[in-house]
Amino acid sequence: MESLSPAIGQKAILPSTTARSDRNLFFGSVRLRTVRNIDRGCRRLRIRVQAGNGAAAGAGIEFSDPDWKLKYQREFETRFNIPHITDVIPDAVSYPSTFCLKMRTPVSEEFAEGYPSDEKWHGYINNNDRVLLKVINYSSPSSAGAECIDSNCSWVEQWVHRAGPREKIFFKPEEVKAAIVTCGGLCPGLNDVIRQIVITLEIYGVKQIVGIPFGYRGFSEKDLDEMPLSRKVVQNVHLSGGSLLGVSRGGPKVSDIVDSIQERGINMLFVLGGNGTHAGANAIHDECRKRHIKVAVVGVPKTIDNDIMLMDKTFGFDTAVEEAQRAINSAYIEAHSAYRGIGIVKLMGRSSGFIAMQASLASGQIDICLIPEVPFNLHGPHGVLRHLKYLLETKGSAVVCAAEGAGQDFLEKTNAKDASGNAVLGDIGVYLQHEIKKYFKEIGGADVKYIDPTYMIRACRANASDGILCTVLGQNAVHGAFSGYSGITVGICNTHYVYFPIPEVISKPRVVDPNSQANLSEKNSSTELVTFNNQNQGGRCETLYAIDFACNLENGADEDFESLLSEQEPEYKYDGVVGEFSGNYSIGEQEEDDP
Ligand SMILES: Nc1ncnc2c1ncn2[C@@H]1O[C@H](COP(=O)(O)OP(=O)(O)O)[C@@H](O)[C@H]1O
Ligand SMILES: O=P(O)(O)OC[C@H]1O[C@](O)(COP(=O)(O)O)[C@@H](O)[C@@H]1O
Ligand SMILES: [Mg+2]
Repeated sequence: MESLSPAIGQKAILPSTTARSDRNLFFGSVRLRTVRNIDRGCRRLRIRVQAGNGAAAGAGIEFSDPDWKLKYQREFETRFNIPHITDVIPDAVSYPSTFCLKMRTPVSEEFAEGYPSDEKWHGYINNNDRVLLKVINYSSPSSAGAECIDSNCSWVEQWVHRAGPREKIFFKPEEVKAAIVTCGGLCPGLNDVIRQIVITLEIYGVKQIVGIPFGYRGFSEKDLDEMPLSRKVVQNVHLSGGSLLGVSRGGPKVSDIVDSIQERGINMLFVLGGNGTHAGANAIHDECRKRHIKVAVVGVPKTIDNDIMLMDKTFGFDTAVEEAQRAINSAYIEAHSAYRGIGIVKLMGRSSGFIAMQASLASGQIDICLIPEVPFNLHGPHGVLRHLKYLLETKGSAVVCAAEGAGQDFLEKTNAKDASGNAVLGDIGVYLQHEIKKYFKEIGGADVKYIDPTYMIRACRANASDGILCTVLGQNAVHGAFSGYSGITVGICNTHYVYFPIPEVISKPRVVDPNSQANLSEKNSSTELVTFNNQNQGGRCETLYAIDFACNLENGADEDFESLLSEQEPEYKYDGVVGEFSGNYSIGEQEEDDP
């Protein structure tokens, strides 16, 4: 797991001239390799981390201990244990579930003579059911996207708790007052989740269900009343985007929220939101524990940014990508139809470029995709502007897609924060538009069209796949609460539904891994996670890293490459004959030699 093994197997990105060093922190030795892509007349540059021997730096694991795997797994089990109300209220009573499971019979030859009666076959999820978190057994740390615990990339099973209805419930439905709150920015699917939570609560037999209006603020603003919810109220809410309950950023202190929860008699709280909301939900859960009150706090991760750790995806992301493609297509048509046309599309993604990357990949119409995870240069011989000039000269038009968090180094920092404490970013789209216009004004002009579909991609209704995801997440949130779990969130993991303890999914934002197999995929041949789609060089130029090192290098320009490398990364050596680099790239006290 990442937090146990930060040092080994971590992917590295070769810094560009503007790269921040914190993007490139890793320990041990690194071998750099270029692969000449003959068909396409370009090169791909890769960095591989060679794991050091002995104990992983900072991981606290002694790999020489023959029992290290067992210890690792034990520690993992403890970390991913999901808190239960009996942890602080040991005498909490359980009851047989009121959730009906008539249809949940097993498919097995054992039952060829007919299925057992409901009494014999309960069909519930057992508390010991687990789902495997990581499903790839990497043979070596050099495999694309390898996440290794030790230097051999040993296989260690990591199990997380399976979501679903349990046989025993810890709340009597008639004593439940359930509340739902939606916080942060909008996201397609919020209404679908609200709807499914209400419907599932009613199936259990709950009568008191309320919505807290406008996020956590609804707990403290006197003029905001709870909204009574029932199947009748929510029946058709999924047919429109937004949130029936409203959203907000900022809000009251955690202790005030818990005071309000107690005053209102709420004992189940469903919290729909992103990383900030979940930090809040976990703090509410902790406060309830401190006060020894029986409240189940369950999160459902919401964010179009897809920046929540450990899950396959968050709801709303798919829809946002689909919607973003419409903007990209418009930018492409505008650029393609204009004389020397350049289209720019800015998409959301504060610290993660998933939307921009996926929408670019899916559309096949993007030449340059800029995301926060991959630093780039704008000016200079290997900058975006020079490449745009090249594209105009060779194919007549170009389209750029930028995630909102990309290229923030170029913009003035204001230290401004929104009501939730999130940094207010500079507008990379406006900046790009300005710089591109300025650059081309002096060299023959360009017809620049800028599209900012920011809010359009998240205010829409969920698509079919998100709709299904929301439905199952909503159901499982209710099952989790009735089963007595609290401080948990629901996620989809390798296509199965699981419960995670909240801190594990918000320890840091999930970001695009430029080295992952998915992003290296040859399947989509028009844009990879990069920055360029160089169709006029007899193919495309694919580089996973910054343009500095590959795309603008003409065929055979080894000297350019060598001098660039020695200037920017003096520790690396370039072997011009076989195109191999080697050298140690290490920081701090943790330096280790290549084994
Ligand atoms: N660390 C935190 N502790 C408690 N509440 C928080 C924390 N961070 C954010 N919140 C609250 O969570 C809500 C949503 O957070 P925000 O960052 O705006 O959106 P998101 O949940 O989508 O990331 C806000 O009401 C904010 O005040
Ligand atoms: O204008 P707003 O409402 O602050 O929303 C902008 C933010 O919303 C997001 O799309 C999603 O952020 P959250 O998940 O924190 O809601 C960010 O990418 C973006 O910075
Ligand atoms: Mg957030």
